[in-house]
Amino acid sequence: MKRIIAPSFLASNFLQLASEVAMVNESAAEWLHLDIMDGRFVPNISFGLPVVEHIASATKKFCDVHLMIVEPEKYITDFKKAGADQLCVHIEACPHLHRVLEQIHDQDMKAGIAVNPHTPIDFLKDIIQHADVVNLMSVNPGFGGQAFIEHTYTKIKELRKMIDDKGLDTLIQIDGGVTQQNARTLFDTGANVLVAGSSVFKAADPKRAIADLLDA
Ligand SMILES: O=C(CO)[C@H](O)[C@H](O)COP(=O)(O)O
Repeated sequence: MKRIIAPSFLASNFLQLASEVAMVNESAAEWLHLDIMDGRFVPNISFGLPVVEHIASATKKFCDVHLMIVEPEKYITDFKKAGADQLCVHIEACPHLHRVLEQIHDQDMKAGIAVNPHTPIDFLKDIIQHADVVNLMSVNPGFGGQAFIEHTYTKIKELRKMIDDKGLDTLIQIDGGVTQQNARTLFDTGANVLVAGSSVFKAADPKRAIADLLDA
């Protein structure tokens, strides 16, 4: 099964973005994870389009953009222009989710659905076939450095069963509180993509930290 590490730049040193991107470029990570927060969908504001554009221009790796914003459909073409390869939108933020996923695909990007910790996996059953990835939030979105919510393991099992029963190849992404201690169990439970902020960028040797997550 596919295994990918996606370092989350929310935990990076914004004064040293060029060297942080260079570190990820030289690492075993396949994806870069960029968290966009609007102070409305989540109680925090992170960074926006110009920062995504600069990061994307400094890497050949896959730019995975997680939109923790209301009305994400308004910004799809802007993020495409900024260099995003994938946009993940929240099921809780999209009353017309099917349409939004289509709009993302129409812009030649991969489309993902992000799911808050309290949202049941069952809510995905009539839409999952339109998503390339499901981002299971394992913390309440808005802040890095939070503790992993253990109930996520149950949700991974339910989602893995749904994907396998339907014969899909949708990736399962886990976002929040991922560490070198829980990475192996997450992969073994059925996850494909681990988003890791603090456990990479706050590590003494971030490249080693990425390799350790991948080989957990
Ligand atoms: O989406 C996020 C927060 O909303 C971050 O990507 C996530 O929290 C990763 O950070 P950490 O690994 O430090 O928990």
